[in-house]
Amino acid sequence: MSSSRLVASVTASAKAGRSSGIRTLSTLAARPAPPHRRILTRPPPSRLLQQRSYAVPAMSTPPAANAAAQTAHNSGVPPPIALTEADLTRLARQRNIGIAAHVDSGKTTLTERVLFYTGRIKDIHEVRGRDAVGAKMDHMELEREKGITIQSAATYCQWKATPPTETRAVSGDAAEMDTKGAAPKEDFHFNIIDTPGHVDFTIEVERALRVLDGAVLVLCATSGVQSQSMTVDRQMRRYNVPRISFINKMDRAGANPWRVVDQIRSKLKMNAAAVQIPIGAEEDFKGIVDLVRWKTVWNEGEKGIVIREEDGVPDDLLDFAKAKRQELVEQLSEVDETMADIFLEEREPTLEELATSIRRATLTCRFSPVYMGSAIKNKGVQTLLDGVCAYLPNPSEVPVTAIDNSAKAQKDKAEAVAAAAEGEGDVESAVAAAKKTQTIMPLAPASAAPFVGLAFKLEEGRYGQLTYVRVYQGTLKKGTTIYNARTGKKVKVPRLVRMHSNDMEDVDELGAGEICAMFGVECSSGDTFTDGTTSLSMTSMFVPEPVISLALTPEGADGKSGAGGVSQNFSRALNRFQKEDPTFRVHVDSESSETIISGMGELHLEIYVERMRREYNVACTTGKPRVAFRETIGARADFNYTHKKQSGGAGQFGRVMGYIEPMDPDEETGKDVAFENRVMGGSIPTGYFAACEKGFQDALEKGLLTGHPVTGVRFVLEDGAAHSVDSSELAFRLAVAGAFRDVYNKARPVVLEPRMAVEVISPIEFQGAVVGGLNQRKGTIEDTEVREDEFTLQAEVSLNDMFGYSSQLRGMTQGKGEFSMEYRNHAPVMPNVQKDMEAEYRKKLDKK
Ligand SMILES: Nc1nc2c(ncn2[C@@H]2O[C@H](COP(=O)(O)OP(=O)(O)OP(=O)(O)O)[C@@H](O)[C@H]2O)c(=O)[nH]1
Repeated sequence: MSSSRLVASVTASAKAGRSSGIRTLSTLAARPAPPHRRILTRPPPSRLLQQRSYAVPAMSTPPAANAAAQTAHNSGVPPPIALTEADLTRLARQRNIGIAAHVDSGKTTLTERVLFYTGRIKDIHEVRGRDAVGAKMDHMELEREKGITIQSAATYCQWKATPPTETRAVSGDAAEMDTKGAAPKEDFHFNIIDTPGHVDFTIEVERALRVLDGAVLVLCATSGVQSQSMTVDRQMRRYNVPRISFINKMDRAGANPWRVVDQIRSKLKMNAAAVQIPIGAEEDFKGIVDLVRWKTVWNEGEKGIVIREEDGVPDDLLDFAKAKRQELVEQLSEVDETMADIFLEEREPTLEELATSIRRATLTCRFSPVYMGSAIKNKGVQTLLDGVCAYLPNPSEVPVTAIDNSAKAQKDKAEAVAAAAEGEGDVESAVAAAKKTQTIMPLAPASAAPFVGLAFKLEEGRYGQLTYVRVYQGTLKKGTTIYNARTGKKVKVPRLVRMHSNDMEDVDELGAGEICAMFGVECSSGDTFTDGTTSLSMTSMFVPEPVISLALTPEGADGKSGAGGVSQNFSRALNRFQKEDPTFRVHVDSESSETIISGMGELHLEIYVERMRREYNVACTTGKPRVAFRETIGARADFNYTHKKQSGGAGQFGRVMGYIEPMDPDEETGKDVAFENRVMGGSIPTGYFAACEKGFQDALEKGLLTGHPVTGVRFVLEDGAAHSVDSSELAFRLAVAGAFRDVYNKARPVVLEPRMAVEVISPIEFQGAVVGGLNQRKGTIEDTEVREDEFTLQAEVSLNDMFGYSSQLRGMTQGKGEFSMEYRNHAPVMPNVQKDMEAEYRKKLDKK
């Protein structure tokens, strides 16, 4: 059905007030709607909103309303998109979730169990296991060798969940019981992305969370909330992703889930409470008590495949379970008004009320239900999956919007800018108005709506480029033509697959809310695809700036590029890696002509150098890793600069006026340089604007203080002058670059260096040595937490002072200490360091 016909049919049925199976969004909007993500950015939801109730359990009924309806309702503009009953039923049973956490928390081990219990794999293989097979989701040779996840991997599986309000019906003897319980109505469908924990591969987490609807935050029962757990928490908040917390490694000595729950509250500032308590701990960890359903649950049989469940709570745990259930109610009443009312009435919530409240509070990202288990001992995984179904959102509960680039939207925007300029009389407010008037359209996961999908990840596969796509609206079909919203190019979808780690299953079509991959479609990461009937594009993801660089020289490169030649493979590899990973950058240093690669850490770059050798047969020698210093400005400075050259023949003339000013990174994209053109009245012909922007980009390449790239600058071009004969694109490009250099020193330039959040965990007897070591490196110790026999220390240290730390730590802790570090920000270097760097740079320039 075409979209116009769809609208017509929807409107007709709405007018007739009949239930035709298709509902208009305005009809849906009138129904109770769940509090949704957008509300987070607004003042606290009103009492009214809080009191809207779900039909519980939401996991077993279609959602009360869809998010687009809510958005439309809020804006008062009902968009022409409708969800059918079939859509609603399908989406209610769909979960797109990410597994994210600090390094080595057990994400891949947990995902392996999920795949096993859902029947996706026949047997369990461990990360670094003795059978040397390796976990399914770590499919790269390097991942299996190193025992770490480098790339995120997607999979698809099905699960028969037991809703919180139902009893897992177990019949017959244990042999008859299967992993899937016995009370399923329909299967839930999961798209799962297992992400890496090392911060060097943070972009993999970023893009997964950009497209996922919910997440499981895995935490270690002994180490608790660690530095990367906090990074992942920030990433989840950036995309408003509701999360369940899973405290893994309950079998470890020193496991203490209650300390971890406290840390979720104190370090992540998230209301959280356990929905389970453990039976036994450490080696004696046996099972859990479900505080919501008030049942005791054990994993039995080979590989924990059998779930045995009993009503009630063991006598010795009864008081503790009651106290923890009360704590759950109290935590919920802080963020959920319905539960607050029950709490004030001093009444016990019913099972339904409790489950509904957990779901409502989780969906608004104000609360995280905490599960616990041991992935390696096959305990607590199935109940976690039930939790995912019960408390994480389905795709129709997640508001998604796109920017409308249609001619009408552009015209509206231009009119708003003109009106603002007229009303306020200044260009700045007009530009601000333009930004605000970007036409945002809500998308709805209706299968019959016009297709909109986001290409969030690329991989070079055996059969060409593999493009991972999240379908946000409409249906993606094999063999159809889709349009790239950025380039305007149309492409045919030759092959469509569902990913199962590195295996693929061909499919003919996939509906809205799904995650899949296309083959043979050229595009960049972050591109939006449509069916061509709309002009919608989606915002891309946040891309952090690289912090470390090194020079790379292919061994045996003779500069010739014969077939299969080293140079050719070298460039092919670099091109591919850059395309796949936006945090991996390559440039050729104009002074030394060296190829410089930059990335998020030493491990990040090391992996690419190794992949170059294995996958492209190019061995490389690398220079010493160097910190990615930058320069920025601290104040606004105005320029009025003329580039003029008269040497016989045609001259060069370009005059530019405006100012440069400091710029903070964009919250959504992280971009912190911008060229703004505010020239009016044709003082600079429009044909030269692109050249002006290029001139700005040229000037950013090397700051005048130390030759490092300049960031954090907005260049505002306000006016200028051109000459009818002597002006050219080149003249304006040089004029802008010249203006920037001319005014740079007046804008209080400074040199910036990456500052790292460092976390060290070590046995207590080495605490003095560890603190001393970090002091030596001019680190600032921010926090120390001492447990029975180990401690965790958090510090901020300049990356430049961290080289060689892993061997120093190994030496001073007899190999028992571990550390991780992650980029925090770029901050000004000490004035004496800046002076030395400037002097060194001047010396280098003088030598030339
Ligand atoms: N004791 C114990 N060890 C576990 C548990 N789960 C995982 N591990 C071990 O912890 C180590 C890391 O497990 P992974 O599953 O690779 O952890 P990860 O979080 O996926 O690791 P990265 O993605 O590389 O950050 C492995 O040696 C696992 O065997 C658990 O429940 N208990």
